Amino acid sequence: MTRSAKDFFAPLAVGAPAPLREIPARPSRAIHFFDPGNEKMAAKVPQMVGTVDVLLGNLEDAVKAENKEKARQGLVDIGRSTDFGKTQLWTRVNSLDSPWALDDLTTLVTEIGDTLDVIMVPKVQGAEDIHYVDRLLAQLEAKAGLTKPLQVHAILETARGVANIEEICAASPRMQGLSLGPADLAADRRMKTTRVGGGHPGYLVRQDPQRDDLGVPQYDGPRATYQQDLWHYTIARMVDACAMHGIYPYYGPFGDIKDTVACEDQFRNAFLLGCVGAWSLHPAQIAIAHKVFSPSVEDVAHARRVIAAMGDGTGAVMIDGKMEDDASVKQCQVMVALAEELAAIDPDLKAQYDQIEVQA
Ligand SMILES: CCC(=O)SCCNC(=O)CCNC(=O)[C@H](O)C(C)(C)COP(=O)(O)OP(=O)(O)OC[C@H]1O[C@@H](n2cnc3c(N)ncnc32)[C@H](O)[C@@H]1OP(=O)(O)O
Ligand SMILES: O=CC(=O)O
Ligand SMILES: [Mg+2]
Repeated sequence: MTRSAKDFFAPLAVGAPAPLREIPARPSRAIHFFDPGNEKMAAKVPQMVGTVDVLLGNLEDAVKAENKEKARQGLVDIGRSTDFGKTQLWTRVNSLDSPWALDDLTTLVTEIGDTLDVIMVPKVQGAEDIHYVDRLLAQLEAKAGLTKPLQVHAILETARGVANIEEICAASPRMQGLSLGPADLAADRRMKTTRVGGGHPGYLVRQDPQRDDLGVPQYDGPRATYQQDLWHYTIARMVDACAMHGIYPYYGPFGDIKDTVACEDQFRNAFLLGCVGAWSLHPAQIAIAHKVFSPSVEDVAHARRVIAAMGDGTGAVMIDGKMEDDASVKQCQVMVALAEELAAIDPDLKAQYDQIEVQA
C-alpha cells in the first residue's frame, strides 16, 4: 500500500528532517567501493577524496563475516576523521535479512549520519523493504538530530526486485537511484554464468548460412557470430523506471579488473542507454568510469551547436545534412546539462569544454 499524495513528503518520525522533494543531480560517475576494515584500503581513502565522485564504504558482500563489525567501525572512524569536500560518502549496508543490517543502520546513522549522503541497500525485493528502511532512518535521524535526510539507493539483484522495479522506485522520497547487481541477479535468476557482470561468449547470434548456387544452405561454411549483451533488458527496465520517478540508474560491478577494454564497453553501453555511473571495484576502474560517463568534447560541441541553431527550441533546421528539431534539441540539452554539472566539480573537464567554440 503506497502512501497518499498528501502524506508522501511528510517526515516518518517526529523530529526527522523533511524529505527531499527532488533528488539532486550530483555527479556520481564512479561509485568507488572500499572495505573500511581493510587497513590498506582504508588508509587510501583520504588521498582518494577529490579524485572520485563517490567513495562507498562497503559492509556487505566481499567483507568476510568475521570482519563485519570491524568494517562498520572502520567506516565510522573514516567518516569522523575525513573531510570529504565535494566527494560524496555512501555506504552499502548488509542485506535486511542478515544479522548485521540493523546494527549497520543504527550505528552509521547515529555516529556519522551527517557525513553520509546515500545508503545503498542490497537485495531489495519490493516496496516493503524500502518502507522498512524509510521509517527506521526517520527514527534514527530524529534521534541523531540530523537536519538533512539520508537518501536510499537500491541494488536490483533479485528476480522479484526486477519484477517490482517501479514500486521500489516509487516507495519513498528518499529513493536516489538503482544499481544493477549482475552477480547476485544471475544467481537468483539461475542464469548459467559464473562471472561478475560483463558479457559471455556463449550468448550470441550467428549469421545465416551462406547458400550455394541452387539456394541450398551451407551449414558447414564460415558464419560470423556477434556476442550479445546479457544485461540489456534489465538495464533498459532500470533506466525507464528511474526516469519515470526522477531518480538515477547505474551499472554495477565489472569483476574482470584486468579487462579494462571490456569494462569500458560495458560501462559505455550503460551510459548510452541512460545510466549516470557505474561501480569501481579497483582504483584502475575509476578513470574508466570518469571517461565513459563524461560527455565527450565532440558530443558537447555538437550539442551546443544544435542548441544555438535551434533558437527557441522549436521548428526544424539542417545541420551537416541532418534534420534537427524539438526532440533532438532536448537530447542535446541533456548532454549540455550533464557537461555543466561535471565541469563544476572537474577542472580538467571544464578546461576541455571551455575550449569548444560554437560553430555556426
Ligand atoms: C560481486 C558483487 C559485488 O558485491 S561487487 C562489490 C564488492 N566487492 C568489492 O568491494 C571489491 C573491492 N575491491 C577489492 O577488494 C580489491 O580491489 C580486489 C578486487 C580484491 C583486488 O585487490 P588487490 O589484489 O589487492 O589489488 P591490487 O594488488 O591491484 O591493489 C593495488 C593497491 O590498491 C589497493 N586497492 C585495491 N582495491 C582497492 C579499492 N577498492 N580501494 C582502495 N584501494 C584498493 C590495494 O590495497 C593495493 O594497495 P598497496 O599498493 O598494496 O598499498
Ligand atoms: O552486488 C552486486 C552484484 O552484482 O551482486
Ligand atoms: Mg550483490
